[in-house]
Amino acid sequence: MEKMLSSIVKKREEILEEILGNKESLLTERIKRQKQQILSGRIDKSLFESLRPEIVESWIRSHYYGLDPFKFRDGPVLDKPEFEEVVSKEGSLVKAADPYINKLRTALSDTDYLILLTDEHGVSLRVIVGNPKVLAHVNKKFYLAPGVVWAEQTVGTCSHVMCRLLRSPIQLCGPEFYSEVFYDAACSSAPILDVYGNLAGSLTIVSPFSCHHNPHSLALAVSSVLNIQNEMQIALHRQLINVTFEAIDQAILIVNKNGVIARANMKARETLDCSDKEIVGMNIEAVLGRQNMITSVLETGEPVFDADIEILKSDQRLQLRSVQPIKDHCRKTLACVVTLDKVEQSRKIVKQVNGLEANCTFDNIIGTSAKLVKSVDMARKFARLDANILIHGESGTGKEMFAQAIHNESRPDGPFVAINCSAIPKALIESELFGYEGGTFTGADRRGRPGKIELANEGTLFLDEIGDLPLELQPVFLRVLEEKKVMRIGGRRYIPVNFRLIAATNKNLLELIDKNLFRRDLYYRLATLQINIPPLRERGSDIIKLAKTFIATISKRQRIAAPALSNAAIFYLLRYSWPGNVRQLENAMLYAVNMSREGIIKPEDLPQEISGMPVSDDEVDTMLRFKPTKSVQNNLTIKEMEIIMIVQALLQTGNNISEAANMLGMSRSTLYRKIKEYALLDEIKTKI
Ligand SMILES: Nc1ncnc2c1ncn2[C@@H]1O[C@H](COP(=O)(O)OP(=O)(O)OP(=O)(O)O)[C@@H](O)[C@H]1O
Repeated sequence: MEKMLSSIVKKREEILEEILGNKESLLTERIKRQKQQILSGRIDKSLFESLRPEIVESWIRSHYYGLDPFKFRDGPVLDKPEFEEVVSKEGSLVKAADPYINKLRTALSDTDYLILLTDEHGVSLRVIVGNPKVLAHVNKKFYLAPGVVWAEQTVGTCSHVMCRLLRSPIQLCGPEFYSEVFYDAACSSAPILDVYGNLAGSLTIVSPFSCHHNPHSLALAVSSVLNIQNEMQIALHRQLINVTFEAIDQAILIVNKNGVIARANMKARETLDCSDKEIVGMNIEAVLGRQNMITSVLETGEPVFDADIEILKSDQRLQLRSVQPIKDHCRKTLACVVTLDKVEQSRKIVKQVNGLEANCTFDNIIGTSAKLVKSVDMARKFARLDANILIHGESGTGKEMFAQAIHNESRPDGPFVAINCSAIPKALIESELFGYEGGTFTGADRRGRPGKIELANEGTLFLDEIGDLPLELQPVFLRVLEEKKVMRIGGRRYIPVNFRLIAATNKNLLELIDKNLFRRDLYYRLATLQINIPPLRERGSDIIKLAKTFIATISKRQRIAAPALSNAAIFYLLRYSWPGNVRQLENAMLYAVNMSREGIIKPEDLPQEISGMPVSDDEVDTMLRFKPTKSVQNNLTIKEMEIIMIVQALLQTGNNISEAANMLGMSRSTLYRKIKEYALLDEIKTKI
């Protein structure tokens, strides 16, 4: 606006110099005459030299509106209710403008100025004079009062109309107005724009043309408008802050430096179950008890985030999450902003922030082999009990999957926090598990951090490879399990915790106990309920089911059609011993999907360790015998699968019926029956 103003002022200065120079009256007369000529249609471009084209255009429009420059007709006037409605609609403009108009009134009280505030449609909202005689003088010629509507259509060219049309400040003098009644006036107007750049109204300073024609009144109008606009912006921001403060889904208290609650948002009132009147003005200690953290932030001005302090209030548990200082421009702390959560809500946030969510349920565990089904049934039963669970299983057998499924069955709303004792350097396990207070370690987060045990509150702590828990930490951890409370490293108070522990191991803990590498007392605490997850090689046909599921998911992820498993590839998958279990099978299928051609996974598409194992003559016979039927080209029928698996189990166990039946998850008599039914006796050259 200042930029615009400088060019306008410059232009005005040139014109005014000419108008008010020696030939002032001559020029005034000339402009009047030119206006007459323009309006009567005798337009000669050369006459325009001292006229601004936008003014000439407005004269012409005024003329077309049927207005007579010599017969002024008062603008329409709103009745009282209409006017009151406009004033209330323009509340923010009037509220922002009033203090500045009043300042102007005082500053200009000894002069003959008139100040006019209009809305965006030209409705006069305020008509202010320093000297009452001015208004009396004005009203002899035309009616000007709050509620009068002045637009180009009703009063013709005048400055506040022009500034609204041009959306820029403008000054008009004497004959530049359309109507003759204004010839003895000079008006400076500036448009008022809202925060979004919309026209909100205008401010005009009217002065007698003869004595106050200088450009300063335009500068005054512009600077007042800038102040009004700032005021409107501040009011809007204040409103935005208020609305956001109230709408925010976290309890917020503003506490002044004396510890008195200055504000509480809706969520805080709801959480603390009190009205605004009941809480505002209270001392924070009376509401939350003594909270050193709040006192210290008010004293030091140092913010505290992720405070995680639990407060027992009536019968509910609150969590003090952060305390942040509000400082003045000299960095003096004036107040602080306290954020609180109810404990379940903070748990939700913990889950979101740390990604502590368990996605697996029992439905995601694939497999129907007897051994796996037994483990799943047991896990389902244990999920209903609240005791610790110990899961045994080789690497990659699905121990974490089981833990997640148990969690989702028993504590679905709580966090699932997993920590692998063998994956974290020994020196860090303690702080990972127990957390630490601010200032404990140099270089660490100076605000302190909660440990995994704390984060698992109301949920499940999954401690994988528990056999690798450092011996010196085992008694501390045992105490946490017994007393259900934890103290952070460097801390001085216990934090109550309520979590279910699921520990997992692929080691034989009893052997570790014998070697003094694991504490017996901890073992008995952990091993209340135990689940064994069978290795993949003992799950028979589950291998193929899992392989097919992985092929489907991998292909979907890669947006390709899922290739089928050839019978020969199935044979190789079944005869492999899978030391890496399900995880290894998953990786093998990723490899195979990418190696396969023409939609079929052949043995050569499998990783070398699987397809490269030598095949005995017996096995070759078996493979050849079970050529697929046309209809099931690359997919085995259940019967064919079963035959392969029986042959496979018998080969693997050296034709030991009991072991093979066990491996297949069927009774000896069923296996005998099936061997007969499928006429397998010759094929496997059995000695039974
Ligand atoms: N029965 C199953 N059905 C479907 N997917 C499974 C099954 N068992 C394991 N998986 C998958 O195999 C992979 C390994 O499982 P998981 O991480 O649970 O095993 P783990 O025994 O905890 O491994 P580790 O001993 O290395 O910690 C995961 O991708 C998991 O989804």
